[in-house]
Amino acid sequence: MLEVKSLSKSFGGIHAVQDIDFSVAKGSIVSLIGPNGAGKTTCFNLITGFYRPTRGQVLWDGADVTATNPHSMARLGVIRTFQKTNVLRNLTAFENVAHAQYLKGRTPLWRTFWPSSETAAVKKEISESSFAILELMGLGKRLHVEAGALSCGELRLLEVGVAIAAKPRLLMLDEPAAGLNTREAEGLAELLSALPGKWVDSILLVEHNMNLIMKVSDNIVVMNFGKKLATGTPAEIQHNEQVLEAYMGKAA
Ligand SMILES: Nc1ncnc2c1ncn2[C@@H]1O[C@H](COP(=O)(O)OP(=O)(O)OP(=O)(O)O)[C@@H](O)[C@H]1O
Repeated sequence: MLEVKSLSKSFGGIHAVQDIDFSVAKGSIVSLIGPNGAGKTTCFNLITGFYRPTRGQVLWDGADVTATNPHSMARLGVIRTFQKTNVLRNLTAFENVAHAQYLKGRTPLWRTFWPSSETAAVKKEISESSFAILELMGLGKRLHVEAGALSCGELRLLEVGVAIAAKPRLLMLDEPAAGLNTREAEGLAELLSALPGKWVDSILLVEHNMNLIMKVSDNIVVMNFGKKLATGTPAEIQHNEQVLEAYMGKAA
């Protein structure tokens, strides 16, 4: 579904991403890992069109979508989250998820005053799917709580819910387990594993929580200093000497 070829980005003299190649197949979860500053978020920004690559290509269903703007990438089905929360804190959990489906329910302004049966049907559909998504996230009992009053763990789940509400084909999550305790991270791992094939086609994940990564990933791409260090299954990556060295130093 997604393929990146020789993807590279330099900021002046900083080579943040250098010649990165990897692909995400339909139905899979691929994780991008690496120490701080390895270039993972820059990769996300290149794929989703927030940055224009210095060199290289992004292919989506075989078509060249390099440097396509984020809005158009979202319309193609590539939906991402950010490291910093992007939910609307003054809206309830339900309103956040419903709001994220606005593309589906977009109608002309005059329809607000003279709603048709079609408008009512779309509204009903959005409402039902918002309930279903919040239930899936385990937030069924927190529907009417303002996002700003949710716990850190609940907020992270709501962010994933908001991204799912936009009906992604590829869901790109940037550190969804940041700030979660062990139990919450385990819950998130179970949830993510259940998404491909039902709610999304595939997931591309940037995460530092190794337990979660090893549990959910079909394939892992390891980056270090902007370059691809290794790629493989969780079992292969866990035993890769170069990877252990990058994370824990030569003594490892
Ligand atoms: N807009 C920018 N301007 C200049 N340098 C940048 C910019 N964005 C990223 N960098 C640099 O590029 C390198 C890679 O950063 P990036 O945020 O992609 O790493 P990361 O692997 O996501 O790190 P982390 O795990 O800490 O989030 C870093 O040296 C960073 O300082």
